[in-house]
This record gives sequence, structure tokens and C-alpha cells, in this order.
Amino acid sequence: MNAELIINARNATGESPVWQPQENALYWVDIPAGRLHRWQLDGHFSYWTADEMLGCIARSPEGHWLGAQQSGIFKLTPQADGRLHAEKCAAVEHALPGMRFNDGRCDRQGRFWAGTLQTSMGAEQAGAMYRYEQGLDGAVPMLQAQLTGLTVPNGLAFSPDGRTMYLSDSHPNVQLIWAFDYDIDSGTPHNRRVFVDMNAHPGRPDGAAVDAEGCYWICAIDSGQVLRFTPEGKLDRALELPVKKPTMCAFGGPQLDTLFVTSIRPQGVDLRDQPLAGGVFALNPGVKGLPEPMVRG
Ligand SMILES: O=C1O[C@H](CS(=O)(=O)O)[C@@H](O)[C@H](O)[C@H]1O
Repeated sequence: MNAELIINARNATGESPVWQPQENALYWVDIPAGRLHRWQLDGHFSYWTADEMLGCIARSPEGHWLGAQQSGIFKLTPQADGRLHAEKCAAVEHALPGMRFNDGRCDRQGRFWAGTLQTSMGAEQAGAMYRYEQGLDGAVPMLQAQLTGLTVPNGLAFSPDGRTMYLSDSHPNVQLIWAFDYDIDSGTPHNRRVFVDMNAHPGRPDGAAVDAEGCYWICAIDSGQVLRFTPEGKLDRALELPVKKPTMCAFGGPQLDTLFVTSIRPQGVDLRDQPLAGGVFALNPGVKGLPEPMVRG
């Protein structure tokens, strides 16, 4: 195992790692805590807390963050007192009560995509994918669902040329990763097909990242592994972690050759066999990643 613990964050649900090259820092969230964290390469660690759960983030060129929370998409600005100042940019009408945003990221053109789920995950197919971009009509535009019928949308990622979109559903009744043709001019996915059936692999599909060779790295939650699939959907590599529930991965480091992985610290269970659950880890994947696109201004 070559996983190195970078911080024993004890996150309830660590997610959405994003490498920020200007600061040589990794940012990520703890969803239920509504927290944005920063770990700098020199070892400094900071965090800021929002008023709502925080599902995923993307950086803007102006230096703030875009965050998908419970009631919509917010511009987030870290404050000196540890709060996250939140300004609503877009709203959503959830299909059911008790829903929040989960996994998301920008496409290669800088449109911010994020998916919703019901927090108890009891309601199947209530989740949807939303796309946010600046310049929509209205002061706080209402976003329209772009894809529906999802239970735990996850694993969103884009191929190096941006023309293939990947998306998964982690729910035990689904466990599929799909590929779509992606129209980079309009930001529209079409021609959905199964890319990988995770029922044939250990773990369920969670967060993902695409590397510079176009291969898809997916956190296989409940198996303690990160799996690499070729663009043809063939399993190529499996890396082990000292925790059972890795949630999302991101390439980072000055050379983009480190794979950072967030994880879940399950509540109310015996953690003697995974005391580092909820930590953030660094792996040496043997391949480089691509810069994470910022939100298009
Ligand atoms: O809250 C979350 O949990 C699930 C993992 S689990 O089903 O609870 O084990 C994860 O897939 C999802 O991304 C996360 O937000």
C-alpha cells in the first residue's frame, strides 16, 4: 500500500478534493459539517464553516469558490473568523424534502455541474443533475434539471478533450458508471451508455477523476480501493487505502502526479480496523492528472 495520510481530518463525509496550484494547496469539503478545508503543501491546515451542508466546490478565477449546498449554488468567500460568506447564485426546486447537492465539478469549458440526492438516500431516483453557468437570466436564476431519475449521482468527470462526460449512481440498486457524448458548445450530454458495471467489481462507484491519459479513476466505496479504468472501460489498476470508504479523488501536487483521496468516517460503527477513516490520503498513481477547470467567468 502506498497511501500516505496527509491529514487525519475525521471527516463525516469528506468529498470534492480540488488542487489549487496558485496556493500549492488541496481544498475539500466535509458535506454534513458544511466545511471547506485547506491543506497546504507546507503542512498548514485551515477550515471555514458554511450555514448549509456543502456538497462540492469549484474555484473561480476571481479567487472565490462556487459551492453546491442544500438550497442552491453559492459564491463562497472564506472569512478571517472561520465563517464562509455565502451569496446565492442560483436556486433549485428539489423533487422531495430533505435533498442536498452531492458530487460535482466543472466541465472543461468551466460550466459547473452538480447532482442532488435525498439525504436519507431512502428515496430512489429523486436526484438530478444541474448545470450552472454565469450569465443566466435573473438575479438568482432557478436551475432546470438536466438529467433526472438518479438516486446517488456521483463520479462526474470529463475526458481530456471534454467530449465525454462520465457519471455514476452509487446506490446499491444501481452501481453503474455511464459515459455520454458531451457537446462542448452547448454543455449537453447525450448518447448515454454503460461505461462500467460496478456490480462486477468490488465496492460501489463514488467520486472520480480523469488522468492525462484519459483513464478514469473511481473511488470504490466500501472496498477501500481506487480503481483505474481505460477509456474502453477495462480495469487497469487498483490502489489500496487504509480506509473502507474512499469518496473522491483529485490529481494535485506541483507536478499533478499525486492522487489525493477523501474519505468517510462512519458514525456508530467499530473503527478499530480503520482508525484513519475520514482522513485525506495521497497516493502515487504513476501517471499525471490534468488541471481542474475553474468556473467560467
Ligand atoms: O453522503 C454520501 O454518502 C455516500 C456513501 S454511502 O452510500 O453513505 O456509503 C456517497 O456515495 C456520497 O457521495 C456521499 O455524499
